Amino acid sequence: MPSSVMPTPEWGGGSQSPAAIIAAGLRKSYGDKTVLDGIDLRIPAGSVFALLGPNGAGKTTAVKILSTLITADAGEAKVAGHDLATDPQAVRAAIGVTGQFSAVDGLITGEENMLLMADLHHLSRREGRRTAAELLERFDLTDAAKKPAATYSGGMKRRLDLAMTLVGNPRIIFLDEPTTGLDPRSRHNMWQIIRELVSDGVTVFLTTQYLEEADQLADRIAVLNDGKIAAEGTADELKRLIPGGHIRLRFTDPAAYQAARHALDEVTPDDEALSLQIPSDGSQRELRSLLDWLDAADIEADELTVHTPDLDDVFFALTSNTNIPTQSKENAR
Ligand SMILES: Nc1ncnc2c1ncn2[C@@H]1O[C@H](COP(=O)(O)OP(=O)(O)OP(=O)(O)O)[C@@H](O)[C@H]1O
Repeated sequence: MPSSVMPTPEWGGGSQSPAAIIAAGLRKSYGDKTVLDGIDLRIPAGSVFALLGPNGAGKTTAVKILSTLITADAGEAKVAGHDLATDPQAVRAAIGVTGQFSAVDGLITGEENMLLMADLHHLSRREGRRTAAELLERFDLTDAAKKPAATYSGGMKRRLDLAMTLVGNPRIIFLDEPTTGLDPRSRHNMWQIIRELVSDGVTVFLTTQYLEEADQLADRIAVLNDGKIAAEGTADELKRLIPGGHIRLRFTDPAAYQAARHALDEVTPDDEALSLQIPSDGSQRELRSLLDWLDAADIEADELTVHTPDLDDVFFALTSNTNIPTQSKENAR
């Protein structure tokens, strides 16, 4: 990998906070299918970064590259200050990975899985037992510790997987879709666990298909689409990227609907639902002027709702192939 591709902000350098993960121009293809088409990342230490994308967008591929499981075709990256290409061993020692390629062995108990992990990390027998017991307790698995992991629920398996990852005390953790398939309670439970890790100073690289998860957990979010990062920013920055705020008026009286439809500029009508969508920032001033106008025209809407863009709107705008507002580098970072 040519070193000239690397952007200037280095590990610990410059005025920015140190980067836990930094990548430039990562590419990966399988046959003639390009999965990653030039990915640049800079993830400050101690933050949560979410890579958001639909099925098959390349999220797992990105995690596998950054965690040294596979190599990129081009580009370069440093993880915990170590170069992926020249020092993968040091990268491996600094990170933990959990997710779709789980390390949990279903045939042995939760405790045995933990002890195996402790062995792999060369902990003494005593230290291994202590660490395993502590982590099992922390992840609410003490009662199930002596049962085969195959009997665990989805949420318990995810917790065991994460507990096993923490045996090595990694400072950077990759969580590949940590809550896919979990019920809402287990999902919230996992979010809490992730927040606790972050408060201990761990850097989290998360992939998810769930906008709410990214919104809840991540300091910064990148939306992956067609192998490229379509947008990157805080949840608020992403929401501001797309227009989408509107007021919706719904009528039951077709005559009132038609009157309003013809009198208002810039409306998107829905003749079947008898509703009108008017672009708006949702401010009090805009609402008041619309209501005044309706009163003056003697038109009564049966329902008025204000819609401000949420991450769903952003996701759909960026990952469908219509209406893609491409984000310039200047406002992206
Ligand atoms: N070993 C492989 N050989 C061939 N194609 C692959 C291989 N691994 C992944 N792909 C393809 O690369 C694309 C991206 O896969 P990846 O698993 O990274 O997506 P993802 O965003 O993690 O999706 P999901 O949410 O479904 O896990 C998919 O089209 C997948 O079929």
